[in-house]
Amino acid sequence: MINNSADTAQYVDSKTPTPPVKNYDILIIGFGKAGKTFAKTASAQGLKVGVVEMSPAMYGGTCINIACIPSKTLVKASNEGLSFDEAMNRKHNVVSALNNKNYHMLADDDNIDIIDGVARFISDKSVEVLHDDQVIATIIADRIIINTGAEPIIPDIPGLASSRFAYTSTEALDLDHLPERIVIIGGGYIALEFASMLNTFGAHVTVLEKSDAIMRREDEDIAHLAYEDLKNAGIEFHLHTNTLGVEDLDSSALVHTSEGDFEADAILVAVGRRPRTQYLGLENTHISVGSRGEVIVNERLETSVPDVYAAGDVTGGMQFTYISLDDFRVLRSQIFGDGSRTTLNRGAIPYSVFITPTLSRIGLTRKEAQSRGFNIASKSLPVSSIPRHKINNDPRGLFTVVIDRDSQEILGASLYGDKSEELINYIKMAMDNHIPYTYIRDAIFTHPTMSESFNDLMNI
Ligand SMILES: Cc1cc2nc3c(=O)[nH]c(=O)nc-3n(C[C@H](O)[C@H](O)[C@H](O)COP(=O)(O)OP(=O)(O)OC[C@H]3O[C@@H](n4cnc5c(N)ncnc54)[C@H](O)[C@@H]3O)c2cc1C
Ligand SMILES: NC(=O)c1ccc[n+]([C@@H]2O[C@H](COP(=O)([O-])OP(=O)(O)OC[C@H]3O[C@@H](n4cnc5c(N)ncnc54)[C@H](O)[C@@H]3O)[C@@H](O)[C@H]2O)c1
Repeated sequence: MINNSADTAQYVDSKTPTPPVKNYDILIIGFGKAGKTFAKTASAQGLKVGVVEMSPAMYGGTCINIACIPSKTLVKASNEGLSFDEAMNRKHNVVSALNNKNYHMLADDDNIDIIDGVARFISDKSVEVLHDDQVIATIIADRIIINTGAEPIIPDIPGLASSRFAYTSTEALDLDHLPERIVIIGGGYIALEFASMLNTFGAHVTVLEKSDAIMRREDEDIAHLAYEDLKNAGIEFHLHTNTLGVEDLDSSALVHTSEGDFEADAILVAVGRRPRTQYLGLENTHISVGSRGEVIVNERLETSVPDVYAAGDVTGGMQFTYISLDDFRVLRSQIFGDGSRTTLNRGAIPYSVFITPTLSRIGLTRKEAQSRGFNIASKSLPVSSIPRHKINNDPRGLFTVVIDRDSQEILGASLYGDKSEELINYIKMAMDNHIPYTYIRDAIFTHPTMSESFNDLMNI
């Protein structure tokens, strides 16, 4: 059964009459990427910082405990040929080491207190902390940063939430054995990464996506190629498919859909994540909240209440750890710097979907660039033409770049192939620094590497 109550914490009404009052220069709600990084910076400035975190299992935040790090550890282990059990063991060791390291990074700092509990606003600038049904503290701070992340959306499908076989990604990362047949509802990042990884471990994976394509925003040729590769690897896709209900049988579940019934030993729900504000008590404040539950911020990450900021997934922007880290840079600039760094000047934003091989993207696709009226040229290079593919023994993939003939700058790149998660960052540097594509075309790269393919890719 899905437990979407954010790990172990309970949300309760406060009953305790006189909790102690604590004062901080900075209060950070949630041990996320932006928050923990900001806590260290503020401490180095001699400020007293409180960090409220609802679950010790989440010290260090989502990425290291239940997201990027464990999922990519499993992806890598699956590609190394480890068994599911061996991979889970490795993942467990990686996560517990990082959780412990993150805890000590803040807890061992004399200027920082970690306060275990659920934070809830009681007014614009004061917060109460609940632990085991008790209000353990009231906190008043000069500045407050909300960094509470996001949580899985559970669609309203009859029988799904109560099914003994349904899991969120958090729970799926803790499965005690590999399910023989797994049905994944959704066809986005989480779905594709889990599908690719669980299929490599040997599960039979069926993906049910309600729209008519996966990776719809990607370059068409590349999305098509990746889709075909995933299908050839053995993943079953059903697009344009509505999940109508879930029925638990004795030792499996029946997933009823518009395309028929699918029997599953496990169901992964991966239809998106929404900002986690539900339990923050924002109704007790003047902090504006958007229709998706996101804390509304401006480009300086200020909320509608002075000296209350929000950062990371909770703001409803792109959900990536490096965006939360960049939010930290914005906060540092606003609170300790000259205020010039905002969310408007973070440059092009790359991303990678960690299927195998990886699909990475930055900037505009050919179609997008054309529709915006650029005078474009583009080139595609199959990975099978890159010498390195022979060493990797993996010819899968295609690299595509789009350039602006007038400025000679790169407008975007879609890289599907081994190491694309690294390569895409070179393109960001070129784009942000207005380096013409001809520089990369004529630059020296080491051999035999995937990056040397940029000489040919940029030879437009
Ligand atoms: C399966 C999965 C894989 C992902 N893979 C990647 C990837 O490869 N690369 C990438 O860049 N991104 C990835 N992401 C997205 C990434 O994990 C998030 O964007 C990022 O972790 C968000 O960080 P944050 O700073 O917003 O807050 P988080 O790290 O989410 O921290 C929020 C913290 O606040 C705590 N909290 C919440 N409410 C309260 C409260 N009321 N009181 C006290 N504490 C509270 C939570 O327990 C949590 O620890 C992945 C996400 C998932 C789910
Ligand atoms: N590699 C990475 O950086 C990485 C990896 C995992 C997650 N993430 C982050 O986490 C966020 C959440 O990931 P996600 O995969 O849950 O969401 P997502 O928004 O990427 O994809 C959700 C998918 O589910 C589909 N969908 C929605 N309702 C459905 C339904 N009822 N039935 C079938 N399909 C349905 C949508 O059409 C969409 O394709 C991502 O937006 C991403 O930012 C990043």
